[in-house]
Amino acid sequence: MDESVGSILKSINSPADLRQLPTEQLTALCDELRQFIIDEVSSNPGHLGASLGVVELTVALHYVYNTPYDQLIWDVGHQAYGHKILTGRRDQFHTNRKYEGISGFPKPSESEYDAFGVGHASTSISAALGMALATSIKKEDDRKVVAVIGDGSMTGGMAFEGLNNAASSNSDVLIILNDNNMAIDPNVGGVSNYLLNISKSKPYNKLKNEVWEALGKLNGFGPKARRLVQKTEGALKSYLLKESNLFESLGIRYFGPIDGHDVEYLSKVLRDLRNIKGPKLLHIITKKGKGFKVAELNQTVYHAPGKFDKNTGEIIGCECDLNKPPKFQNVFGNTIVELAEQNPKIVGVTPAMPTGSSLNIMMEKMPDRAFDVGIAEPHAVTFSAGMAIQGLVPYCNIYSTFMQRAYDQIIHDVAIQKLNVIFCLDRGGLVGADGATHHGVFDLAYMRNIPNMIVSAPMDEIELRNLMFTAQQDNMGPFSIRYPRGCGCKVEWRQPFEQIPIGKGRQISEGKDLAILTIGTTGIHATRAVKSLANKEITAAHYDMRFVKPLDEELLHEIFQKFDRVITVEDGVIQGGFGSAVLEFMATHGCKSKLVRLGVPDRFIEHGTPEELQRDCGFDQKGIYQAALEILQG
Ligand SMILES: Cc1ncc(C[n+]2csc(CCOP(=O)(O)OP(=O)(O)O)c2C)c(N)n1
Ligand SMILES: CC(=O)[C@@H](O)[C@H](O)COP(=O)(O)O
Ligand SMILES: [Mg+2]
Repeated sequence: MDESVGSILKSINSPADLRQLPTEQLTALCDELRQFIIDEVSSNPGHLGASLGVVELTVALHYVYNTPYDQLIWDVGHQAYGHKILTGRRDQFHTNRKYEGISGFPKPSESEYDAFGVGHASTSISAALGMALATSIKKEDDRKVVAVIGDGSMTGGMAFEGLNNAASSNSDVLIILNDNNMAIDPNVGGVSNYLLNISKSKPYNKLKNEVWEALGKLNGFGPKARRLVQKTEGALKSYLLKESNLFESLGIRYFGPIDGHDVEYLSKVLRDLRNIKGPKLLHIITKKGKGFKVAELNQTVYHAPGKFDKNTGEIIGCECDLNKPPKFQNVFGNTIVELAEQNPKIVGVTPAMPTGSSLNIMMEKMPDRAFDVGIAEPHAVTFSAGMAIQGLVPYCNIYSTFMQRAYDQIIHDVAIQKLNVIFCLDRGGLVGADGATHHGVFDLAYMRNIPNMIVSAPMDEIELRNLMFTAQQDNMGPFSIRYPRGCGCKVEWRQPFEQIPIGKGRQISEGKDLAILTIGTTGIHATRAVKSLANKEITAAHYDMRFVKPLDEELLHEIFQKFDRVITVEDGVIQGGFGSAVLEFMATHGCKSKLVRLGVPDRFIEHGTPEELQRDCGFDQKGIYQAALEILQG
């Protein structure tokens, strides 16, 4: 542990230690915790801004609530670094997101303080409600459940499903809305504007504190006084807010907004709220990146800045080197603009990932044709379907893992109607440090079994551009193009577009001993493995199949007539994926060759670098080489 760790923080090995502190020391602890997070994340990349924004909230929650008996659920969980550091993981925090280190998100298997596994947004209210009702069924006296959800995550439909149910329950769940007016990019939509209105509403805020103080004192009296408090409060809020409070109207008691960086006041309010019955929401106002100037000034970049100078904040190692292959996302972002300039029917859609997907390039150049719909993947798909049925050509860009949330919409709203929606699944495959909740390893399997769906994966940046170009044709129906996080291999990627024949693969290299069939960027590993095999006088034919659906059956017939040993490779689950599709082909056509399928095995893959994880799964260059040697011996 870095010797520069503050003396108070050094004394805290669990929240029980924290709860021994006098209230006057809480601010100093927050300063030490904030500096520790900055120091650690500066050299071990992770999510910075969100964690800095909830330092005071984290300290206050563990100070007031009897954790781990009382349970905290952190929505998304990218803001939980302070939580992890205060709950006994300070000395392991340098392993955060590293191979076999602690996870970057709360994980029950990692700590009893991590009450619920998270990573995808908008789940915390539903989980907290379930847990709160379970405690009352189990008659666990005085056990409290708290959900912390950001304003961005509150734009997710699932959050409203949870609110709706919580409002009609008599559970004591506390929902803390951490409002910093940011998602990764600035937050969008009516919810965001509504929250801004509350936090800026002068009349409401002017009177609120005094009235609350007065009414709060009544709270200590019997149920009649409590009802009076609730009625008066609700009426006051509705009148002063000139519109009914969204949460109060649902039946959830609303408190706030209050300053989310005043740790002593927060602790007082949390202590008051802890004993108020029924579902309630505390609205706090925070700043993403709080306490680190550069992070406050550029909140999107410092959401996850990579390595940076802990003193100046300067980011270390700019990736925009023109002599290096580009990020796939930037190939997408630039290519959709090129295509949209030629085809006025093209529009772009992202659920709250403009920067992560690079759709922000189109949003800047064509603001009326590119849409950030908030953290709302199901809506993003059906919104795209609505535009497609009117004759537009939407490129709906959703990370593979987040697309899982919209599976029914893909089937029900797009595929059945055979609409021209082009699904650009970024982060396809093992993503690395974000781990099991974020690996995009299921999309080849989950897209392949949908009728009318074309399922493709480019081997490199040029192929990505050509698939995007090909997909826009009229009457194409739903088209899925998946590509990985990070960079490809082609520095010279801006080539003229070429139409790709649907369902056609291509031969990359000749060979006679065995055939290696790849999909997507595993083709790059195979190319290198073929070269290593050649050093052993083994010649492997390599085919880039390009499409999982429709499969290139003509090419497969040729391959299975020519080779009695075949390997398939995919950066995705083996069960139901590309290799399974080839196996089905073999069964249907009575192919007798020996087939080995390389890919992600039937278990969740933890965090690490993509290289470490691909190695563990056995489909990196070495894994392919090894499998080839083994299949030839068999
Ligand atoms: C379903 C889903 N979609 C997208 C994301 C990517 N994502 C991670 S954090 C984030 C923004 C969250 O905003 P907010 O809840 O306000 O938290 P803040 O970062 O502001 O603290 C997004 C979009 C995700 N984790 N889950
Ligand atoms: C926490 C979260 O879900 C996002 O911040 C995600 O980690 C972004 O992933 P990329 O870094 O691949 O854009
Ligand atoms: Mg936010």
